[in-house]
Amino acid sequence: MKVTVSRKAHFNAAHRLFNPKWSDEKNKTIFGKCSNLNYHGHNYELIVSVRGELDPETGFVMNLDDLRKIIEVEVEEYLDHKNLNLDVEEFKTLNPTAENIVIVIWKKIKAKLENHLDLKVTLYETPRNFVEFSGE
Ligand SMILES: Nc1nc2c(c(=O)[nH]1)N=C([C@H](O)[C@H](O)COP(=O)(O)OP(=O)(O)OP(=O)(O)O)CN2
Repeated sequence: MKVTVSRKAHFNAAHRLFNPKWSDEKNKTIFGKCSNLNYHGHNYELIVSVRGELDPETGFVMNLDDLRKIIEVEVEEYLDHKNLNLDVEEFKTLNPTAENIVIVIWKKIKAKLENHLDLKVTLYETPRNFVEFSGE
């Protein structure tokens, strides 16, 4: 039997959505106010869900305190209070859409989990806009 355990987290970050191959005008047409030249910020919320068999000795899928520490290093220390376009290596060449951000977060957390565990990350960019990634 598999069980899913989850932990919530959050970070604040600034970004600008744009495609460097396009003019500022075209970026404004496609990305609207999200393409503001001087950036804008979001209070990102995330739910990190790990699914797997229970360890018969602990009754845990994984220790949620270990998951807390992974999120602290891989997400909060890496992204909190950053300008995603300027400060975060991946987004120097990748548009920091919610879709691309959730994939970057998923890869960083997945690399720290035991191989047999499945991972899903849900990222809220606003209280009503959210994306999910499970590695498929
Ligand atoms: N597929 C995507 N579409 C959009 C993305 C994205 O990452 N992927 N991003 C944006 C904007 O960056 C941002 O999400 C929009 O923010 P905001 O204008 O504040 O959104 P709302 O007006 O809808 O605010 P609510 O509070 O959610 O009503 C746009 N599109």
